[in-house]
Amino acid sequence: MFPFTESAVDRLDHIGEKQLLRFIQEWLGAANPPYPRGMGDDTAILPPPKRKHLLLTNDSLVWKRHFDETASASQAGAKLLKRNLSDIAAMGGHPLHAVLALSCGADLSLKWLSEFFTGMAECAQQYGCEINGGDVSQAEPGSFGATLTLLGEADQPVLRTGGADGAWIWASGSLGGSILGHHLDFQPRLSEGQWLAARPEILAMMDITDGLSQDLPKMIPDGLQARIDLSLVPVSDAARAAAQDSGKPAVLHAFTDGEDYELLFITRPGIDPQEFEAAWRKQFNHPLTAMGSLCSAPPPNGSAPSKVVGLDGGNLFEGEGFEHFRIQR
Ligand SMILES: Nc1ncnc2c1ncn2[C@@H]1O[C@H](COP(=O)(O)OP(=O)(O)O)[C@@H](O)[C@H]1O
Ligand SMILES: Cc1ncc(C[n+]2csc(CCOP(=O)(O)OP(=O)(O)O)c2C)c(N)n1
Ligand SMILES: [Mg+2]
Repeated sequence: MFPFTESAVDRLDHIGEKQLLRFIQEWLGAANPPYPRGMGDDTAILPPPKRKHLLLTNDSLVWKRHFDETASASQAGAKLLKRNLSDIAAMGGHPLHAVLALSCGADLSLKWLSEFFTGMAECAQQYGCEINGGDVSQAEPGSFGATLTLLGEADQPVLRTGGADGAWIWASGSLGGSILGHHLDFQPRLSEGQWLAARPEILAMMDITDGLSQDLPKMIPDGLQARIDLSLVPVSDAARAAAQDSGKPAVLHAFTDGEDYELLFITRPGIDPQEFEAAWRKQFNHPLTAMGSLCSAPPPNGSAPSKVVGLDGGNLFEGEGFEHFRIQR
């Protein structure tokens, strides 16, 4: 749905900021706890956490960058929260509290915004986190950007880095073709991340947002490289459909499309991958795939060795995938 309106009575400047805040409180419903833990004061007042570590993250949702008119307003609202939940999942954490900063034109449709908030509120209830407050700010007509900051907690957060020679590389779910729908309808892998964080085998974890080709290199310690068996990469049906249109290999889509919101993680060397996968299958319905392993990188020969290679040692899709402010050559 298109977020902006020509109607004089459906726009934000028909009601003004104070009424907008009252509406936001109504739209958020039970996802916004009672004052002063929820909306209404200079800050929200939160109870102390129960677990050892606090986790703090934010992500934004920008019109024409992260969603367009093919998304419903409620999908857009849920997506903003789920993008943040996916980061908490990637640490093995539990989400707690969120604040939301909204910056948009006065021509934003009230109907659209109400559905944005109810979509987000429903998602917050589903995943057990609160929307405790936020901020609104007027921007140019036709613009919409929202940033959500999410606080979570974990006893044993899992970092991105921490691999060793011979360690296995895994991905949950399947990858690629997200623009065909998955970028809106994904489920953040919270239970999966929490389960993985408690396993003794786990060394490192992150979520895949920019595509395997951008994100996997972020996990590889110096001196090591990821050796991936391309035939094992979990290519999604959407990646195959995208490949039909683009004429490119489906596995390239799996590596570079991004917004998979799946977990990418590394387990220690010497484990039995079949046993690990069987333990996962007892808990979760979607697939888990070991795609390759870490090995020592060849000594640099002029340039740094590739971070991600195929079974033949050739580099895989280096530099491709999603990047904001990509350098134009
Ligand atoms: N504008 C910013 N100010 C401060 N830190 C930032 C900013 N943008 C990104 N970072 C930090 O850079 C690191 C890498 O970010 P990135 O790889 O983009 O994470 P993700 O893809 O999960 O959002 C993170 O620690 C993030 O908090
Ligand atoms: C209209 C639109 N264009 C393009 C995309 C594809 N896309 C947008 S952002 C992105 C990558 C992930 O977003 P980013 O802001 O980098 O998230 P982060 O890595 O910080 O979690 C992709 C693949 C989309 N979902 N919608
Ligand atoms: Mg990114």
